[in-house]
Amino acid sequence: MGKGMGIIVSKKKKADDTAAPSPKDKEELAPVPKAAVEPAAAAAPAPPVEPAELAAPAPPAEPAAPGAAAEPATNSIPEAVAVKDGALESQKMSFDYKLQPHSTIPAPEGPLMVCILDGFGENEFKDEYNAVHVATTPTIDALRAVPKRFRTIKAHGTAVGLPSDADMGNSEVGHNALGSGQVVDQGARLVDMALETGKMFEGDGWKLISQAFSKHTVHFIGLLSDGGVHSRADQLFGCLRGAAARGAQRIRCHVLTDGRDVPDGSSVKYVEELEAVLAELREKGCDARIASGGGRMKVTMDRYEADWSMVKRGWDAHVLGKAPYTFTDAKTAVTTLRGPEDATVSDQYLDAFVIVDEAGAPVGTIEDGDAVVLFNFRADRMVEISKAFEYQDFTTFDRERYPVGLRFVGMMQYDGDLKLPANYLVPPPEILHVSGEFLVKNGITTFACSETQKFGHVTFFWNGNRSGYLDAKLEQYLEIPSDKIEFNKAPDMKAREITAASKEAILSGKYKVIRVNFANPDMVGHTGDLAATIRAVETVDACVKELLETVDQVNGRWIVTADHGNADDMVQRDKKGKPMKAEDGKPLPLTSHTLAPVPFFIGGKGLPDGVVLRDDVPDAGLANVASTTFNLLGYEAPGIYKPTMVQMAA
Ligand SMILES: O=C(O)[C@H](O)COP(=O)(O)O
Ligand SMILES: [Mn+2]
Ligand SMILES: [Mn+2]
Repeated sequence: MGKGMGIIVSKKKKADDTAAPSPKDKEELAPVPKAAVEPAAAAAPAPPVEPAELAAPAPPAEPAAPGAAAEPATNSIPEAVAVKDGALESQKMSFDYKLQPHSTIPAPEGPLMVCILDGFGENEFKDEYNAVHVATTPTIDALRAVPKRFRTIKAHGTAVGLPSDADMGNSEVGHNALGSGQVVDQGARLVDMALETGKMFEGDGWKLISQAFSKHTVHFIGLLSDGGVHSRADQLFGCLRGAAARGAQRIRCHVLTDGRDVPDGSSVKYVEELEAVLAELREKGCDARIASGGGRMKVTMDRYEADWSMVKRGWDAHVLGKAPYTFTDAKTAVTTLRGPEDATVSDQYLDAFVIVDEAGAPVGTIEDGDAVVLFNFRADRMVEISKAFEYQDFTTFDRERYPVGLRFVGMMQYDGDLKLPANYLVPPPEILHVSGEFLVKNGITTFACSETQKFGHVTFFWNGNRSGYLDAKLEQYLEIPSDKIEFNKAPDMKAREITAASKEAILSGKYKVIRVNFANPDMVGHTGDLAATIRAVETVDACVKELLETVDQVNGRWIVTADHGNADDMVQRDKKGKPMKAEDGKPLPLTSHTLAPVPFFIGGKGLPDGVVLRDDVPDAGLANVASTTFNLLGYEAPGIYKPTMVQMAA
């Protein structure tokens, strides 16, 4: 399989402000006139690092090829990857994974396909801005018309472990719920609780960074918005205030502008809010400033190794103080880089910038002995930059300078298997007994496929944030390399290649479960380009048709669903739902996910007529999918999972 098709098996590899007063013994810092702090801070050189500190534990070496698989010449099943977490392992060992045959639903002759249409919601607004509604989708339309085999399910808010029902869903929490059958408190909520209870400031991660408070700089790097998908500005502010109140003398923020989980153009507002908090800290005697930044899709926040050059640009700006643009303040940086109104660069794609003093020197490079906090809680877009900070022998790009004795922490541990990073502020959610574990422990084979941008979604997130195979003898994960462009320019993305590879897997007879994610409605939806998103939805509809026909050829069954909304609303709306327009009369694009529920379809030639959706689980959400999956495979669902949505009609 795969030869000549351009597909690969993934080989995921694995200045001291001496002039500033320092009331160290006080919980609250004494107010200091702003003017007294700033000039001194800007001119201050980095403090020398004590030899004793430099002898602090060396960062670990980069492990050899962690993650999924070694790359063989053909797509043969790669070597297993050990899961090393002892605590987790012992819980699993004592857990009974044996699946029991379903009392009324027989096992299928062919495979079960679970197809995720990423970012494809069923939105109440069915107008010209709903790309799902406007697109010509004969396949999905036909599925919607089948009685008792179509419904919608919840994909946002508390149904997927987010703090409130005002939180839109996202791929991480969505795939976690789909793959684990359970709802767990997710990162956003765990960080909220750690701040509310003060536990944030008592943990080992905080203790580590606090070593830098009196003589070094504490750097905060992350996504500056209140999107709640990767980070939240209020959580950053809580950490900043917490650090200053506990004696941090010098703080630098390195901000990645959003415009993807929040409206484009909002970066200016978030920079202003952050500047207000930093001014408040300066009033209290802490030398606090923004030091560098750039757009999230251009700087630092790459994922799944799609484009390491993004991470290199981030390293250069945050650590070395090198970027194509320099400014003396962040608001000017963001407004200037966005450009004129008629040719605006999106917040997502702003070039890297560095803030400099009057003499042109960067105000906040990362130096020996400093502390660095990645303040995003979500993992996928923090793993690569974490490796650059954590691994002493990192070679993926030339770091030029690697600060010695760094105190480096993540808001969370982003990869529990790699223990990356080793130090973190808040323990991540523990997602145990995921559906993949039941499958492999019962000898059931799986093929999982997507393109790079969503590859970790159908593997890492699906498996409860675990990298690599659960059992490489029984699983095959296939990654189709994504294009490295803005996806509205190629809205078909790699859907056809994913389809071709999945069809081959379905027909091969080697796999009982086929798991596929189509990235298009989400990735193109994030560009805010309505026409391209309509095209993306139509492409996916055509691909789904091919896959369903292929499953039918082998008497299989299928589930088609989604992880959250996105393409289903492409315009910002007022409180009444009315589309909002810019001054020039053009609609204001919506680049983010939506709160919409998602469709859930079952079917297939191999599905007995009597198997229908229940009508007594009206509140079902993504976490109810896993039980349903087991039933469609002919097994009773694990008791710890949310209830199934199917039954055999009497
Ligand atoms: O990281 C992203 O691309 C967005 O913030 C969220 O999109 P996803 O949750 O669909 O990946
Ligand atoms: Mn998604
Ligand atoms: Mn998305």
